[in-house]
Amino acid sequence: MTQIELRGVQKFFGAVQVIKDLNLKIDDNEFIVLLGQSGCGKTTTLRAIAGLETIDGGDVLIDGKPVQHLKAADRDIAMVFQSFSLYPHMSVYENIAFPLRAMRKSRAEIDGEVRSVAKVLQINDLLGKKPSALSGGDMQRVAIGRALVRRPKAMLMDEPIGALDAKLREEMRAEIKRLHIKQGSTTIYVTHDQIEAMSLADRIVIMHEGVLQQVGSPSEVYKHPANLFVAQFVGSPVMNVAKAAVTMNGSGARVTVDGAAEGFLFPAELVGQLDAANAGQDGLALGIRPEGVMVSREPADGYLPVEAHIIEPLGSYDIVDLKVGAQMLRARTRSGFVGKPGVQVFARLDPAQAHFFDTASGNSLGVRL
Ligand SMILES: Nc1ncnc2c1ncn2[C@@H]1O[C@H](COP(=O)(O)OP(=O)(O)OP(=O)(O)O)[C@@H](O)[C@H]1O
Repeated sequence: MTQIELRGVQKFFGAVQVIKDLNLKIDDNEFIVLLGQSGCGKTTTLRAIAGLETIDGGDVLIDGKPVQHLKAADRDIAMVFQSFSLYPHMSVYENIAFPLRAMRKSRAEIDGEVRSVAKVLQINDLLGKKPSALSGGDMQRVAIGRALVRRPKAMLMDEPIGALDAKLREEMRAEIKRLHIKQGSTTIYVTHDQIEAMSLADRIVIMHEGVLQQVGSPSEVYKHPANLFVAQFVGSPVMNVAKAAVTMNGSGARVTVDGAAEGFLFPAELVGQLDAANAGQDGLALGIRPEGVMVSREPADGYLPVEAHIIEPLGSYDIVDLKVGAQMLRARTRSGFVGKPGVQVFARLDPAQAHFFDTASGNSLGVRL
C-alpha cells in the first residue's frame, strides 16, 4: 500500500517559481502521468517526491507521513531516468543485483529475486551480458529491473523511453503497461508526449508553467478539458479553437465563427446554459475537435458551404482544412472524401462535441449537450 500526496508544494530556483502550490493525491497502485511541455516543472516535481530536490513550501506525504525532511535513500522510492544509467563494467545480472547487495541480502535471496525480475521483463537471456552489448530497449528493461528488484514503495519514471526510436517506444510503452498491470505498484511517470500519457495513465496530471491545469482519466481530459491549454495540448491533431458569437435565432441558437457570414445551428438549450454560466454571448472561444466537424459533399440541412484548403492524407483518414469566416477549422474525413483543395463542400458542427471557453481566462464554461 503506497499513497503519495503533495500538499501546497512550492519550489523556487532563485527568484523563479517553478512549482506553484501543487496539490495532488495519488492512490495505491495508481499509474499517474505528469504531462506538460518542456520546462513546466514535471521533472522537478518528480525529484521533489524522490527526495532529490528540496521544496520551499508545502508537504510531500508518503502513506500519510510528511517525508520532505527525509533523504532520498530513506524514502524507499525507485527512479528510472531517460539516460539508462547502468554500470558499464557490470553484467546485467550484477546491475540488477546491485541494490540488493547494498541491502545486504543473502546470495540465494539475491539470485532468486534477480531471476524473477528478469523473467517478468523477459531479459533472462541477457543476464551475462554487459550493457554495451544491449540495444536501447534492453538497456531500459535492465534499468527498470534494477528499480523494481528492491520492491520500492513507488516507481518514478522520468521520460524513460524518450531516447528510443518511435517503433521501440511504442513497444516499450505496451511493455511498461503490461508490467504495471502485473506488478501493480504506485507509479509516477513524466512525459511531454500526450499519446504516451493517454495510453499509460490511470490519471493524467497536466501542468503548465508550474501550475496544475487538470487531473483526470485520459478520457476525461480528452472529452472535458478544463481550459484552453488542456484542450489544445491533449489530442492530435489539436482541437480547433475559434473566436465565436452565440445568438438566439428563431427555433435554435447560432454559433457564428469570427468573420463568417452565417452561423452553425445549435440547440437552443445551449444558449440557456451559456447564460447560466454567466458568460457574455460574444467573445467566446468555441472548441471543436476535427472529428466533431462533419463534412458533406452535397448541401444538407444544417450544413454551411465552406472551401477546402489543405488536405493531409493520413492513411486511414484525411485531415482537411476548411475555411470558415476568418478561421480555418480542421475536419477529419474518410480517406479521399474531399477530392482536392479549392473545392466547395458543406460543414456542420456536432453540438455534442462542442466546447465553450471564456476567452479572457481560458477556462471551460462547462456547458454540455
Ligand atoms: N537545478 C536547477 N536550477 C535552476 N533552474 C532549474 C533547475 N532545474 C530546473 N530548472 C528550471 O525549472 C523549470 C522546470 O524544469 P523541469 O526540469 O522541472 O521541467 P520539465 O517539465 O521536466 O521539463 P523537461 O521535460 O525539459 O525536463 C525550467 O525552467 C528549468 O529550466
